[in-house]
Amino acid sequence: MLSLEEVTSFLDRAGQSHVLQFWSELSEDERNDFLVELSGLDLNALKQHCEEAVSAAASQPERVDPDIQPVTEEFVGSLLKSDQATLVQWENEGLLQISENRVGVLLLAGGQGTRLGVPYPKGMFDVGLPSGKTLYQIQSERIRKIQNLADLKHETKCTVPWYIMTSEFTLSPTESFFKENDFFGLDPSNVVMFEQRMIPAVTFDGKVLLQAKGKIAMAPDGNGGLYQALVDNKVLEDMERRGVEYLHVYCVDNILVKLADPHFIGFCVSRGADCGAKVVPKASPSEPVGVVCRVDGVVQVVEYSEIRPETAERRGAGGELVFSAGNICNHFFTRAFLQEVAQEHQGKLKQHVALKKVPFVDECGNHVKPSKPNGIKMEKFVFDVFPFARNFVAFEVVRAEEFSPLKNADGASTDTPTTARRSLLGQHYRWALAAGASFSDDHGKTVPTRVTAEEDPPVLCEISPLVSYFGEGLERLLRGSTLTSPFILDEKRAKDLPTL
Ligand SMILES: CC(=O)N[C@H]1[C@@H](OP(=O)(O)O)O[C@H](CO)[C@@H](O)[C@@H]1O
Repeated sequence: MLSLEEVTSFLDRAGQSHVLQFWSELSEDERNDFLVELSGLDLNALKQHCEEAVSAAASQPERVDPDIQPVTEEFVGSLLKSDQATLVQWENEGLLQISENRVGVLLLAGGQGTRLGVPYPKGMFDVGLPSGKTLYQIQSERIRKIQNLADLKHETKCTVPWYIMTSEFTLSPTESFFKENDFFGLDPSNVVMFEQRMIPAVTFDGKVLLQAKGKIAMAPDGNGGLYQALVDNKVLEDMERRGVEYLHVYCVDNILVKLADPHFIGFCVSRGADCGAKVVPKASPSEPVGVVCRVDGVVQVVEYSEIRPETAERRGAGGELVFSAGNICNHFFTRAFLQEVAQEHQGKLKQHVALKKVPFVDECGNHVKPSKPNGIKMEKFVFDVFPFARNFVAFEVVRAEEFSPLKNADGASTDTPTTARRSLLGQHYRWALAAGASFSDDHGKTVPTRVTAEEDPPVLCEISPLVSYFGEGLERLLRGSTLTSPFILDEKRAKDLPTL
């Protein structure tokens, strides 16, 4: 830990001496905590960080899209447009790689969930399913099931290690939650949690904001902080030790995420890709998703906050959106590619600017909750490594099956707990129907089938991921059966059902 004198001198040189302005008012403990926090900062880089934040924010308003083009067909594989034989081939390839312990999953879970408005990590959110499962539990069970499917096919006992990137905000609640829940049946040694870095929020005139008299306002360095965090925490070494060659990276909020999806892995591996991204056709020009496109000939994602509305609204001859390849934050990377990024490109990642309302302590010591943005937060984006790929591929998937993110609190029009719950239960209802089941009401009358994305399904049907990963294996359990709502198919119930 640095001494007060050392910190004072660094801060002076960085033009940030106000940081210690309330020092005399702090208790012994607060002083100690503050010195620990300040010693953990890269004080040499602080000046540069503050200056860069100011100049990046100043050049913000002028949004000029450079030469931006849609991705061309040769980069894209599609679940919908491919024939059955190809799908089976990809699935087999994916399951083979999983069975040989060559596949890991990595969760981006460092965010604060500000839009959702909960004070705990998003993964701990319960969207109100009949089972009460949280996002973390659903994801854990999908990992267990995909291991199991690969094992059954190849007579193995494989492991899909789960790397979870957290931040100062989410690490300890996430750790406790997993411990309290016995890691949802996973082996704790295969769940590797690590922390991304935090960086200070800065005012428009380049001063570090204080969150309290003895605490700097810090924010995670964006999901692109992943690459620094992989280095800091020796995650690539862990992957190497386990023989993991392929990584499926995803963000925490998508209730339909298919972890270690064998189709996606199989597609990327058979195309010899080093980097890949799942996409869905954008629902509307203003949908808050990034678009996979080419800028100056190079594949990358342009984020929704950075694309010009006129560009987002451009349509082709048939009325279709020109920039329609919506990024669902499901990425594929080879370990070799990540190694290269970590060694050669990591420091070059672009810094994106977000202007945020950051609660702070003003120079008179008052706590202020600003009503308009007062702070600059700098973030890196996980997809900004795509331009470094030698062989990038996009993989188009079906929205209703794979993308329903939880971003906002109920009351908003999209991406809420209600829409997430509806998407999952709608999917399970469709799976039950496709397996040959029907539903009757309390009077024995058949409930008419109704499948729409806009409304709740007419019955409650929830299928545990431990019973089915993507609808497989249900026919022998449900064909010809008449079910009543709520129908909750967990492992125990599946065992008790007569198989056909
Ligand atoms: C930096 C980053 O990864 N942004 C992603 C991510 O957005 P957030 O709004 O940051 O959650 O998830 C979106 C999909 O839910 C995706 O479209 C977007 O590009």
